[in-house]
Amino acid sequence: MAAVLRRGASFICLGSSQLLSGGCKHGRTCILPFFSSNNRNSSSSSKIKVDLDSSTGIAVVKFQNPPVNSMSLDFLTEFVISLEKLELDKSCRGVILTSAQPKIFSAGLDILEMYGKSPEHYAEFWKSVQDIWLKMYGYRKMTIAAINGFSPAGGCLVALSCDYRIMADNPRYRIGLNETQLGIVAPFWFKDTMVNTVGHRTAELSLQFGLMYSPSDALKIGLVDQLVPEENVLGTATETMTKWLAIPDHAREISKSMLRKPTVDRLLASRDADTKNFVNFVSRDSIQKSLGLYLTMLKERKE
Ligand SMILES: CCCCC/C=C/C(=O)SCCNC(=O)CCNC(=O)[C@H](O)C(C)(C)COP(=O)(O)OP(=O)(O)OC[C@H]1O[C@@H](n2cnc3c(N)ncnc32)[C@H](O)[C@@H]1OP(=O)(O)O
Repeated sequence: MAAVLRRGASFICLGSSQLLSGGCKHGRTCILPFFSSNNRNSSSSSKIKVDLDSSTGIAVVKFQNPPVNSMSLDFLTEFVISLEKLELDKSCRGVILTSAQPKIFSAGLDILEMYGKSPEHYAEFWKSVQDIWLKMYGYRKMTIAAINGFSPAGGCLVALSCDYRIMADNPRYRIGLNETQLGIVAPFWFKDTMVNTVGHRTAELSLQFGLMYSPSDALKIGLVDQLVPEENVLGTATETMTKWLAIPDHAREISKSMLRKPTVDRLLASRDADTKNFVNFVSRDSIQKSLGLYLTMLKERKE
């Protein structure tokens, strides 16, 4: 898997497992054109839109994978490349993640990537899920999730991996790690991220029941930090980011690393075993059956 990024006349070619080493494999490609005007740089791949204002140092990364921003392999690849590029860009100091889709931040991992595919495919997909979490949880720059809609499972994980979470105060929305409701199990690093945010006891209840919280309940347990009217989510995220950016970058970055590195290191020490575990688990007939039933339920709900 590879992606080609274009900035002005220069091209960068990245493979998902080689994002940090800068190596290049050939295969599937996606092009991220860069447009510049005044202090703004915009780039858009098919599923991720990036808008960087170099006068403020704030980048807005928008998910645009209709209908529900499910995190497919292609989505995750484009997402991690966009974050990698912003992390290397000295004019960027903070990143806001939000959705271009109305009412949905992200429906989580694309279930179709875990259903009816080969073990090799499951392994490739899972490595890309690990890649995005490792990139986000250990991200050097400040990150804010501007949660403007539903955010189950993988969508919740992405929000949890940010430094601060602002959610639209719409009582219809839900956020949480609902994996058990699909008959699957959130891996230890999803669990660690949740425990680090809401504490052990709340995580016990939350993960076992696969609880999905309303915005007000999510605020009560500390799953999100702030609720604002829907139309103010991005504006408040930008104002909040500006306040955080008053802190010297190196001091904030070292403090973040001190708190998060042990959690990141746990996955780094067992990536291959974690991948094997996922492939074995998801390949089981009983798990495939659960996922198949869940997909059918999603479809039938509409009828
Ligand atoms: C084994 C190790 C575990 C790994 C950890 C797993 C993490 C995960 O993230 S698993 C995914 C969990 N996600 C969910 O449970 C969300 C399921 N989706 C929904 O609840 C809803 O779709 C919604 C609330 C996000 C949006 O509702 P609505 O606006 O009514 O849209 P629809 O339900 O009609 O969905 C439209 C379309 O999209 C398909 N779809 C929805 N979610 C997913 C998904 N996560 N993956 C793949 N496809 C998804 C849905 O089936 C519809 O498809 P069509 O019928 O073909 O239009």
